[in-house]
Amino acid sequence: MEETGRERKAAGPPPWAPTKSTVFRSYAAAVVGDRAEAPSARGNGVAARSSNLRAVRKRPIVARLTRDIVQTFEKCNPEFNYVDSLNPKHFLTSPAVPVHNDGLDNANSDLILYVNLELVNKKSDRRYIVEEMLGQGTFGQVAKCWDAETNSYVAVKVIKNQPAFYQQAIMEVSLLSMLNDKFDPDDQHHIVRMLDFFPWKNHLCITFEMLGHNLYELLKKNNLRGLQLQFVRTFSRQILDALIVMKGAGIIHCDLKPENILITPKVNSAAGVKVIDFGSACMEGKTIYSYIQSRYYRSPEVLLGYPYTTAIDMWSFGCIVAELYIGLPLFPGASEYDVLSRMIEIVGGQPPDDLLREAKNTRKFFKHVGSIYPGNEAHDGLCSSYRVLTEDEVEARDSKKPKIGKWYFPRGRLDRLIFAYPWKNLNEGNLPETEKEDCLALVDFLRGLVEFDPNKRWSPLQASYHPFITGEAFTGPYEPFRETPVIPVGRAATVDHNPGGGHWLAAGLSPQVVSWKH
Ligand SMILES: Nc1ncnc2c1ncn2[C@@H]1O[C@H](COP(=O)(O)OP(=O)(O)OP(=O)(O)O)[C@@H](O)[C@H]1O
Repeated sequence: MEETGRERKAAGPPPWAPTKSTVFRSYAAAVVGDRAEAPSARGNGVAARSSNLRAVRKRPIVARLTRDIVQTFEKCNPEFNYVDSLNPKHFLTSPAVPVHNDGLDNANSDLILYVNLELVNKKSDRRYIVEEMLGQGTFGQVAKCWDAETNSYVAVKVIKNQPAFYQQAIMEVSLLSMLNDKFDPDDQHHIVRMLDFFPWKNHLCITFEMLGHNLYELLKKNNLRGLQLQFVRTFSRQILDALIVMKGAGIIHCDLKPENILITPKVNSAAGVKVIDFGSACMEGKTIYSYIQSRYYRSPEVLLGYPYTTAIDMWSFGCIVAELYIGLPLFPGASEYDVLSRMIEIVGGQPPDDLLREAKNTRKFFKHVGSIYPGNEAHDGLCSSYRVLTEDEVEARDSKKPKIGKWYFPRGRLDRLIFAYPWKNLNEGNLPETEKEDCLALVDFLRGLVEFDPNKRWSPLQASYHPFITGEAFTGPYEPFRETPVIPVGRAATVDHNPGGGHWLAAGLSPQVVSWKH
């Protein structure tokens, strides 16, 4: 399947498959920041009366000068008649042209958000006052809101007003409440906390704790030059912790990427991250969609159309760790063919023959060349019956050239890439001993993550004992312990019958109800 270009965006089943608004530009543009990033609009200072409290807290002078201003105007001019709804609105949603839902939604079925709009959980009467846009994504919009009850900021995800998005968001609510409540009740495992969810004007709203920048934004701030190894290690350790819990719960995230890992506010000046966006997640063994994961972070088995497990998140995790270190995506392919070709060139080898024999899309990328193909050193150095198609062969078959992106770092294998970083010291002889050991450990760590064979790819628990993570001296290639398969504890409560332990039923939502009438 040739894509229209959702490089860094999760693939998803219709109807959240690529749309015009999510069509991406070239990777070069992506690298310099021209990605489908949500506009970050700030409030324009038009303080409605309902937000006086916040104004006093944040802008004391403005608040004092405008205090009782309506009454003052009324005294000056008896004809003056203040009407709240006539206030100029500072729109955050783009486009802000009313089309659907009695003029509340735009043409994309997004609720038109503006500064000081109130989102209300009618059951609890809890109010969230919209302040600025944090992100506009496939499923809807995420706004920074003021929670008047707790006097704190929260992030509210306002899901698009369409049945399929609603259904998938219900899954996000269900899986995340299961993770939060059953698997991480004390908030120790680097998974975002969901605080509330409720219907508002035919939109499902999900409230999360307010977090900071995402890791892609952090890399951009650092001019895409990568992070210091100590941060790569700390963040990797924390993401692994989240992945261990997710695997224990039998949950596949399906869209792990730097944009979905957010920095937490500093506790005791320690850097921390949390995994967000369970909007594409599913239960292991209950996978429905084949078009998942963002292209740069898409695992070989998903590309090839092979049954997938939590191991796909470990592939994405490997891509993220490498990107944190080198500052650039490891496999920034302009098409699926390009991604696979880069995998083969950078990792070395190719997916094992038994996977290729059974995968649905093998013929899109490989040619069957018989039982022995001399010189085709494939997986584990064995000869393969499959050879990857050349660009010319793909062009001859599809009558168009496959899209091939630019290389932003020297071509070569993973070890060369890591050792050559920042591509000045072109051999490991130039590196000081300690750095050399760190790099060796990192390369060995990545080797177990970007492993073509999902059965051999390390599990999060296995990876968590690697010296790169533990900080122990690296003495040679890591051999993970044999992991005995465990039946995830959370499996008993299947998503079909009672996802999330019935939380949403309490909130008046159900998987069958796809819209609300107020
Ligand atoms: N808890 C949060 N705190 C701060 N910012 C957040 C939070 N949750 C989400 N965001 C911001 O909103 C963006 C979109 O959020 P999210 O990924 O959950 O939505 P989405 O519709 O699934 O997006 P996408 O289509 O990109 O996957 C994030 O990249 C992040 O910048």
